[in-house]
Amino acid sequence: MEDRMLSSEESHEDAAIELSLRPERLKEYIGQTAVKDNLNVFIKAARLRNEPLDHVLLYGPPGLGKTTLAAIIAKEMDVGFRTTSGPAIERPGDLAAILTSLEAGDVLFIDEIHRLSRAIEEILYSAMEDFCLDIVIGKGDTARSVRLELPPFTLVGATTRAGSLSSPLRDRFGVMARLEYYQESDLKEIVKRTGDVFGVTVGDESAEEIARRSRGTPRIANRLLKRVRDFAQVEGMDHIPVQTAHKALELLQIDRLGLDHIDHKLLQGIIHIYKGGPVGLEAIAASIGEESETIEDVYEPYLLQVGLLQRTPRGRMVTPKAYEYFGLEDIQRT
Ligand SMILES: Nc1ncnc2c1ncn2[C@@H]1O[C@H](COP(=O)(O)OP(=O)(O)OP(=O)(O)O)[C@@H](O)[C@H]1O
Repeated sequence: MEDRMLSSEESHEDAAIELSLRPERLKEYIGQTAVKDNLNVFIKAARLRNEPLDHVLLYGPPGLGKTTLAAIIAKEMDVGFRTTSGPAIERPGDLAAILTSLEAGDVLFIDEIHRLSRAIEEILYSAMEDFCLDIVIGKGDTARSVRLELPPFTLVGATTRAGSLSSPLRDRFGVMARLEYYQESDLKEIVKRTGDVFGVTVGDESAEEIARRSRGTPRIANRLLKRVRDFAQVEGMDHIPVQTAHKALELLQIDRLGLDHIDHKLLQGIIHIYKGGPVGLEAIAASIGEESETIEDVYEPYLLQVGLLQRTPRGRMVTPKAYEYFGLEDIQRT
């Protein structure tokens, strides 16, 4: 069994309990204080003016709660919430159908917005700016352009790669919010909250153990808690003893920094095959049999954050800390 704790996809099991786990209000959303404080002001001001909130771009690594935050924005604005994703909008007609079915003030959430095609992006520009849609009806000589008025709405876009957005699209977001990896204390609170939803008591020490190994990411924290809960349940416990948490995380091969076997393969691959780097992303991806996009979006950001990996103009390099982490200082010296 290969249970990928870091997958950026949600599993079916996640989807089923997802709704009950999601905080619904800004004040229940743990951590991300700067983003929350700003949004709080923008939402209050828009409500005072009786206007829809300006378009919002949420960016940052997967699993940090962008979808949750988008739903909270709709709830706080007291408007409808519609969701779709970049890859799901294939043709201009798909986007037109969504936009024309919105009610005034609605929040439209587009996940993975960097994956919209150029043609679709161009339709979005006028929709975002003037709340209208220019569509071409008919073909050849009889083709004519028709302008449709749209209800005012708020677009909330989410992306792991703000840099991949074209600048005309980026410029149309009035609010840009970068979500950061969570502090351990925030993750601990999230784990305890999730435990409450599951009806299982998670003591301080167990919650800390899980938080420490969740690489700053609530989605991973919740997933780890679910697996640890399985171990506790099989042992007939209605709470999670710290020894069980510890043992379960060892068996799941999540190490003390939250790294899994793919992180290990990645770092050790650079050390052993490429003498520590620099090495290009494609070359590492090929040598460890992973997609380069997955490495770049899911694995690498955390390894950079904890200082085990470095990006240089000539490629990726492991840091001296990485050699130390694996006890490979001898190799580094040779
Ligand atoms: N700040 C938070 N406070 C409490 N729970 C959170 C917070 N952020 C995320 N969660 C919980 O963590 C889980 C993962 O979050 P979610 O599914 O929203 O991530 P996501 O928004 O899909 O990730 P992404 O950032 O990739 O869009 C959800 O169950 C959500 O309820």
